[in-house]
Amino acid sequence: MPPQEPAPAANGAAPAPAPAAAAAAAGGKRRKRGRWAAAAGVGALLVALLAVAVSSRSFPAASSSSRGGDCGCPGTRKYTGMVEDCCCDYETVDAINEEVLHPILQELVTLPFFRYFKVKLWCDCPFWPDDGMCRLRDCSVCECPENEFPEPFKKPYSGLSPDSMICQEGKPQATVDRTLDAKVFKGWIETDNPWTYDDETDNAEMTYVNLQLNPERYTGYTGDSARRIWDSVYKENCPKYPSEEMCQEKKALYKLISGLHSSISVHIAYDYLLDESANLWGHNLPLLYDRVLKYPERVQNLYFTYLFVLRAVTKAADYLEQAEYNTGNPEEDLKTQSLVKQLLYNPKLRSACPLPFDEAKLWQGENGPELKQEIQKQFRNISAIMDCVGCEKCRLWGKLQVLGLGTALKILFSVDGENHLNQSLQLQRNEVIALVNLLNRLSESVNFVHEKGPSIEDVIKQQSSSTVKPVFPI
Ligand SMILES: Cc1cc2nc3c(=O)[nH]c(=O)nc-3n(C[C@H](O)[C@H](O)[C@H](O)COP(=O)(O)OP(=O)(O)OC[C@H]3O[C@@H](n4cnc5c(N)ncnc54)[C@H](O)[C@@H]3O)c2cc1C
Repeated sequence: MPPQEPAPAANGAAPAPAPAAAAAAAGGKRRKRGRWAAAAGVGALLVALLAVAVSSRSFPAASSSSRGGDCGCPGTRKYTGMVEDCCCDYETVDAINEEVLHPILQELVTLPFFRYFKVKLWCDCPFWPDDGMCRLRDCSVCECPENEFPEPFKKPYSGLSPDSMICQEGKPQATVDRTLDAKVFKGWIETDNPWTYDDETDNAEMTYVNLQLNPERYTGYTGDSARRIWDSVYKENCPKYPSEEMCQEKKALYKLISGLHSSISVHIAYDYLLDESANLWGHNLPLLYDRVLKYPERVQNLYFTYLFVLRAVTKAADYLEQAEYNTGNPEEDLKTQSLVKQLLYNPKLRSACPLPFDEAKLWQGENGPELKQEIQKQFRNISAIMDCVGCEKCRLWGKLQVLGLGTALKILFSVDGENHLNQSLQLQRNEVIALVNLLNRLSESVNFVHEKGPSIEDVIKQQSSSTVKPVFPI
C-alpha cells in the first residue's frame, strides 16, 4: 500500500537555524561513491572547545543541584515515575544507561562485528521519484573498500566447523550432544523478517558500510523532501496523533516511530555544523530544545523506544549470547563476545529493570491476530519508505534503525512467548548489528537529553520570566 501525499504538520517545530554559508552541493547524487573524512583533527578540536565554552557559558553542567531547580533543592525532575506503558522509571533508566549500558554499547559498536552494516543504499523509491534535497557532502556515505570488511562476512554461515568432527575421532558415541547448542546456535542465516520490507538475501547491490566512518549527525537534509518522509511515516500509522480511543498496539507503534524521530533529532543537535565556512561542528542546544525538549511527549517516546528495544535485546539474551561473532580478528571477537555478555547479563540492569517492557500485554483482544497482521503491514510500509529518503547518510541510518526496530518487533512478537523463544527465533547477522546499533543510538540520545535537558529548561525558565525572548548562545 503506497503512502498517500502528506498533510501539513499539525504542530510544526521551529525550523533549524540556517548554516552560515551555502554548502558545496553534493546532495541528490544517490549513486555517488564518495569517501569523505568525518572531521578534520583541527576541526574536531575546535568543536570540542566550542562545545565546552557554550555549555559553560549558558548551560550549567547537569549536577544534582541544577537538576533540582533554582534553589538547589533536590527532587524537581521533569520526568519522573514510570515511563508510560513500560515497567521501569525515568530515574532508573537514566542511572542504568549512564552507568552500565552506555559505556558497554559505546565500545561494542566500535568492534568489527558491529561496525560493518550491509545495506542497499541506492534502492529506488517505490512511492515517488527521488528528489534528494541533501545539500552537504556529509550527506554522502563513505563505503568500505572490498578488502576492509571482515572476510567471514562475505560467506554465508555454514553450520559447525569441520574441527568439531575431527575432534570426535570418528566415534559417534564420543560426540558431545549438541542438540541444545545446535538449536540455539542458529548462525547467521538468510531469513526473512516479516516486519520489514527489504529483501534481505545477499546480492550484488548490497554494500558494506563502516558505520564508524559515517556518524549520524547533521546533514542538511531538510525541507519538503524530509517533511514528506516523516508525514508519510506517520500517516502509515494513521491517525497521526494518538487519541485515547486508539488501541494500545497502534499507540505503541506510533511511540516507537516518534521515539526514533526524537532520537534522530537529538543526534542532529548533538553533532551540528555550526559554521560551515570553518567546518565547525558542535552541539546545537536551541535545536535540541525546539525539536525535542519543548515537547514532553517526544522525550517520553524516546524513553519508551529505548526500553522497548532494550527488552527485545534482553529477551533474546540466550540467542545473542551463543551467536557467532567471528570476523577473523580473534582478539576483538573475544572482546565482542565478552561485551555482549556484559550487556545481556549485567546484574545491575537485571535487578533495577528486570522487565523494561511487558510485551505480553499486547495482542490480547479477540482481534489480536488480525491487528498484528495490520500493524505488521504498516511497519513494512514504513520500512519501504526509507528507500525514499533523499540523503544517502540519512537513508543509511534510517534503514539501519528501522531494521533494528523491525528486529525488536520480530523478537518480541514473532515467537510464541518466552519459553519457546530459542526454538523458533532466527536472526540474521545484519539484524543483530542493526538492533545493537539502534540501542546504542537511543542510549546516546537518552544520555544527551538527561545531561542537557535540565540546564536548558532552567535557561528557558529564567529567560521566560523576564520580558526578553529566550536567547541561546549559538
Ligand atoms: C529517516 C530519516 C532520517 C534522517 N536523518 C537525518 C540525519 O541523519 N541528519 C540530518 O541532518 N537530517 C536527517 N533527517 C532530516 C530530519 O529528520 C528533519 O526532517 C530535518 O532536519 C527538518 O526538520 P524539521 O524541523 O522540519 O522537522 P522534522 O524533524 O522533519 O519533523 C517534521 C514534523 O514531524 C513532527 N515531529 C517532529 N518530531 C517528532 C517526534 N519526535 N514525534 C512526533 N512528531 C514529531 C512535527 O510536526 C514536525 O514539524 C532525516 C529524515 C528522515 C526521514
